[in-house]
Amino acid sequence: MITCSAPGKIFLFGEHAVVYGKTAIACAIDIRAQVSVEEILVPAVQMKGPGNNVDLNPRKHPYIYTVVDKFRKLADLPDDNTSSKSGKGIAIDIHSEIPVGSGLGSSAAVTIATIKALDVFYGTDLPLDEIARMGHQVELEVQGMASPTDTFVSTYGGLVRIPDRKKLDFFDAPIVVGNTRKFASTRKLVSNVASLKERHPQVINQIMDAIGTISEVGVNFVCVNDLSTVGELMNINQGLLDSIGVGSYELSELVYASRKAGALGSKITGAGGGGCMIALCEHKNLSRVAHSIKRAGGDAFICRTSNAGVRVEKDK
Ligand SMILES: Nc1ncnc2c1ncn2[C@@H]1O[C@H](COP(=O)(O)OP(=O)(O)OP(=O)(O)O)[C@@H](O)[C@H]1O
Ligand SMILES: C[C@@](O)(CCO)CC(=O)[O-]
Ligand SMILES: [Mg+2]
Repeated sequence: MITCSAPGKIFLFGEHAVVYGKTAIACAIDIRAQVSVEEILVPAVQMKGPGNNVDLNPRKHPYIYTVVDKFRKLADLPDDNTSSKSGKGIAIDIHSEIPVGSGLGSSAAVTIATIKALDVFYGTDLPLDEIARMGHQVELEVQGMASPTDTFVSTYGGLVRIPDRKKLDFFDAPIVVGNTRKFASTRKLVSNVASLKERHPQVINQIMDAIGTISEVGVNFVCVNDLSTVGELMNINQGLLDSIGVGSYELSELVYASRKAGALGSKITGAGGGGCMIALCEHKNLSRVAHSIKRAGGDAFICRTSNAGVRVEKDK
């Protein structure tokens, strides 16, 4: 069995605007998705999840099945359910610590971990930039629109700038994640923003430019670890995310509760509409901020930024 894992991510600045080529700064975090692949005798691709509930419905696993199709083509296999030339199949088992549909890059982490696991399984030996490129292609095909951010961060780990895909010096930041527990599909939110932009191009283009500028200015303060200025810019970014319709009542409650408890800055992370917000904190405030988020009705956990990208956990 081959097991690979890949990290989730947070956006310090720039989600949504990055879909239109503006600058964004994102960082991997220390929660991961783990994907195992093994050969089975039945000529099929089987999904197993927690509890080993075999779920064969491809529509429930669009990211995984798109990856499997790409490897079928790479390994020159027939276009049926077999996944090896000997006519055998594969079982894919996913265990993820990343809340789904929550802005923490669960889709990208599952996609990248699956690509790496199948890369080892088929012996294709893809370099990291090819894994990131394939992951981005998969998100594009499933979501319709997608920036390379989540898949790039999940592949390489650490702090990255998009669109130039530059890995920056590691940023060790104390972060509290607040989860509204409301699933929000990235595909749907990105498409809502696209419609808003079509209806009001002059207004929304300027907001996208302003978000990109926040990332460009913000990266200088990230690099010198000036957390209070980073927090201030995160708050401005949050206002602009609200203005493009990706906020929600619950997200705002968690954002304001965390600021009241002393967070240096707080904002939505990822697509918004539900899912998670992040609060940048001083170490001394971490548990106070986490408690305030819980009192405001959210789940809260303290996470660390992480420099670890995709990796093989087990290959035997
Ligand atoms: N553990 C998992 N098992 C199977 N599929 C998963 C898992 N985690 C995520 N996915 C897939 O990813 C989809 C959610 O991805 P989506 O892009 O909407 O949200 P996200 O990646 O959590 O947030 P964001 O893109 O804003 O960071 C799920 O509907 C499912 O298809
Ligand atoms: C909303 C978005 O900017 C971030 C999702 O994590 C979409 C993307 O970059 O593909
Ligand atoms: Mg996603």
